[in-house]
Amino acid sequence: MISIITSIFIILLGILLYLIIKYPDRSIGTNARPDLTGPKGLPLIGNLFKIREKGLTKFMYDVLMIYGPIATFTFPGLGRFITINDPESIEYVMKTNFDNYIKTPGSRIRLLDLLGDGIFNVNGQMWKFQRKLASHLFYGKNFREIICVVFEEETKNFLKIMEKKVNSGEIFDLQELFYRFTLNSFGKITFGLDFDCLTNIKNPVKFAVAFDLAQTITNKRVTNPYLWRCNEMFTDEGHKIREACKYLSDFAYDIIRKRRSNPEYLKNPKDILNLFMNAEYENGEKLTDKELKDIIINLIIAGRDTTAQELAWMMYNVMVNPNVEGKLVEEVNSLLSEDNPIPKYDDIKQFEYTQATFYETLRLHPAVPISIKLCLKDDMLPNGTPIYAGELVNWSSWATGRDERIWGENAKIFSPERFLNSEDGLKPSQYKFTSFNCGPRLCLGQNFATIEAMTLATSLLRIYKFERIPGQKSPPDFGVSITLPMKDPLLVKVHRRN
Ligand code: HEM
Repeated sequence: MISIITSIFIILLGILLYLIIKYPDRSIGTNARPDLTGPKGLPLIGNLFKIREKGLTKFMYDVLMIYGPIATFTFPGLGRFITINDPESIEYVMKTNFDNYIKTPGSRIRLLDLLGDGIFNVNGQMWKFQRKLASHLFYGKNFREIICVVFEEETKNFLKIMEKKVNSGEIFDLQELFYRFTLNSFGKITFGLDFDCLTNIKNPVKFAVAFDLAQTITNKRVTNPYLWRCNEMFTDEGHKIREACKYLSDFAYDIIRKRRSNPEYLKNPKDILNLFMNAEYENGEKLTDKELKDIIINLIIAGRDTTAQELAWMMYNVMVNPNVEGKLVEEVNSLLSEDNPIPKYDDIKQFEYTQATFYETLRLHPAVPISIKLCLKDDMLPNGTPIYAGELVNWSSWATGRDERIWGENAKIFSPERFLNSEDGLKPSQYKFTSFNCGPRLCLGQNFATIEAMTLATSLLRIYKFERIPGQKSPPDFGVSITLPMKDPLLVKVHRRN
């Protein structure tokens, strides 16, 4: 007689066999798409192993190179992805039929502890409100005055550190100093606070420690989309992320409450928090403390790591491309001097080669390497490819930046000239140059980040030459993260230029 256990085992085996036959090359729950090409997956788990082995960014690059811009693959728990690695499809999804493609609810939950209902993590009406309010503030005169004063102060502090490093001759991590620069700038610009990141470079900054911890664990959630809950339940990471997010929230709430109790303070637009506290929705309502806290934390996330990482990639590219360095130095020497060592807002536009170098860095090392959107209703791309409700469309700026079909034969070469010699110049199409996103959700900080990076880079390059310590990987690997940090420190020595 067959025992109950054996019967259960046979039934489970039957179910498994049925599922393997139903999903022979794709992850469980996904529909077949025989009309599309793409890397063949394994039964039930689709392309899980390859994506885990290579990382999604490099996996997407391989898919683009082998199968072309429109292809498909599956990932268990997330579903079917349709890649749209061409400007026409990206424009369609990000602009033409914008309302049909939203940020995925799953990713919203994973980011909720850190981002709350801030602009990055919301769709629909909530996003529209915040976007309208923020964009109006981001381009105002007040904003420009606030940021430029801070960039100048922080650049001065950075130059002082460089002077010490020249004298000591020590080897240091340039990327880590750029994180300190952008965080300190952000602390001042958003809260009017000096975190002392650049005046006390040996000391850890409590806000930065909590912030890094919350971001590291959030990254793990993103890269481990279904087991993160278990991980946080059985390790101390759940507790750690809650504590870190609470610290950040309390920090922001404390400042907001102090300001509310001192209305005089709000009369002067000294920082971004002030601008938001004074701002009103169309119906005349002001933002609540929770809304203010979420906006501020989102802005710090948006602006700190991205710009610091781009500065690190830019300096790496300058160090390994002496011809680019030569042209940059020529440009900064023609526009800056000992009496005028740091560019002002209105002068920045004149540094065309520097801006082209920054954009070329963004093209090959985009701080947000991958974008994913969920399709709400059945739809069709301009080239006739159907997209069904529930499927995910995604593209990778890292992959398209290296695609010869888009950027020409020298796509993989670092060449700032491409932005100066082309018709579009320093205003490339958003759907081709996607590093700042595109369409109605175009990055609000594009101008901010460009000015910040150029202020520091031009001031540094006029006086100092960086030497990359031999023995480091070239190009450096990037770390697994929502953004694109260099995986290892960027070890350099700094010298005074003759
Ligand atoms: C080089 C630096 C930067 C890069 C490469 C960059 C890139 C991006 C990208 C790709 C997005 C879209 C993200 C998504 O929705 O998935 C984005 C959105 C955004 N960025 Fe940036 N960013 C940079 C710096 C900044 C800075 C400095 C700020 C603020 C001061 C900022 C503010 C924002 C905001 C508010 C959004 C949300 C826009 C929306 O959803 O409507 N960014 N950025």
